[in-house]
Amino acid sequence: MNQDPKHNPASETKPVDEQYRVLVIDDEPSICWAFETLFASQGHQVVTASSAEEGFQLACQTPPDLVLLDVRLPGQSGLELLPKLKQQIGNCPVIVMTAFGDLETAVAAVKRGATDYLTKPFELQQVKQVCDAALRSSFDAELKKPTIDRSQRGKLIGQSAAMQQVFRQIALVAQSDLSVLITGETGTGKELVASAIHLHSHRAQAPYLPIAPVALNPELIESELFGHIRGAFTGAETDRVGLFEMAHGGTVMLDEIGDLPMNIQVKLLRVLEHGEFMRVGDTETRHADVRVLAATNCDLRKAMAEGKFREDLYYRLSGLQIHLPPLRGRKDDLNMLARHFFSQVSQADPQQAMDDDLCSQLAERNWQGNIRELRNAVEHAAVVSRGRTMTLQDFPDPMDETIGDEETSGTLDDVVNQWIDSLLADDETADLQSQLIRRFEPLLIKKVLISTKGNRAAAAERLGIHRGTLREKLRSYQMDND
Ligand SMILES: Nc1ncnc2c1ncn2[C@@H]1O[C@H](COP(=O)(O)OP(=O)(O)OP(=O)(O)O)[C@@H](O)[C@H]1O
Repeated sequence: MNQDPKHNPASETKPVDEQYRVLVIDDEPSICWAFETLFASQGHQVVTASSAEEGFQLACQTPPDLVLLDVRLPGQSGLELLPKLKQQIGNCPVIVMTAFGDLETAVAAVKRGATDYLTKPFELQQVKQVCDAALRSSFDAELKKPTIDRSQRGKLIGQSAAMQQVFRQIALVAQSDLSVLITGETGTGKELVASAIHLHSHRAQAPYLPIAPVALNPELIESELFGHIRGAFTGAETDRVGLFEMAHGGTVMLDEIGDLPMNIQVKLLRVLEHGEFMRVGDTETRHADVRVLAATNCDLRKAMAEGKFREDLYYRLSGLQIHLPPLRGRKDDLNMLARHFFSQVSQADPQQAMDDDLCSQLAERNWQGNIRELRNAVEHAAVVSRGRTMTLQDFPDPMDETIGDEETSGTLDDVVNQWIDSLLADDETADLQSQLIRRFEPLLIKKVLISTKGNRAAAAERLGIHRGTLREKLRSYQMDND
């Protein structure tokens, strides 16, 4: 069974001319009718929705091969829906329709993941061309990928006693509606465990929505989670459905639960205890049929002792706790994981490409960023080694060594110049700009955090970025191990 929630089987297995499932989200019946007629004449199946919310539900129930999404919809707009829809349906192309055709809407749509856009009114012939091109390119994109065993993507791997215990816990808890608290350092697989629980539960056909509240605008977290009604606050021009309503019948996974603001903790407790919530500004109590999974890499007991996390919420959430130990504590898994990640990006024999000596050398490393760091390192080495047996030199330096080793006597210009020269010496190196940022940004963040004695809010202020952005950066640089 594939455990990747973003996996879209429909777009991977169908030849271009076969029957497709097309989802049209538009509140104008005449537009829906026109699409139904057009696609039905080509033998495709069309489902229609008159609102963003209904469209999202349909997309979650059965993944479409193509979505046509109107920008102007009652309630949530098409542009608002787009990122969540893309998260749910992965590579499936989405064509956005707008009556205005202004550049800003088009740019916003493409930024949020639209494959193309159509300006109303449109010629059906033009629609056909755009849709055919979108379907063809998504199919071609799948074909161009190396032939790897994608059935293994998103699969939880592990043979250590600790992972066997995790598998047992997942199996035991999946069928119940119990809340699960998943703990472990960054990159240990908490999100993967949560999606495995959902996929093995009776909710598997309903939406699975992983949310990191810390990445949301703090002013809008409540509205994002629970929705709002028109006029609830400045800018709330229409009613809006929140994530808990969108996930109806399914599972919500709250990542970094330790960062949830106190006022939202109270509301979450009400959902967990009574299955009830209210949209912001509303007086009507709504019912939530949602299973809640939560993950954290911080010590919630400490947060409780400091008065930052509610005790009642902690006990309610941790109906069962699954702890994922750091990779350095389960080196039995390392060979298996490394070869697994290699086989995801290369057709070569993983056993040959990564011999036992190399695996033992890799096991000596600290793997501060855990399995995420290992995956990135193996993918990097697979590219650098270009098919030959890999050596330790093909691997990037360990994260714990690259951060903070810049004590140097040269001027900043000298150091940067040397580094750029080393990159330019390798004709194959691309993405120079992003490599530069990834090389130096962690140093800046580290120094700033030291200067603020670890206070992230103050560090974010000093850096001039939002605290959620800082958290994301720390995570992506695998510096988030407190
Ligand atoms: N046991 C495992 N088998 C295979 N892949 C794994 C395993 N554990 C983690 N991974 C992979 O490692 C990466 C990080 O995993 P994941 O995002 O689930 O970690 P996390 O603990 O949720 O991290 P964070 O706390 O930073 O959000 C992902 O690419 C995931 O697929």
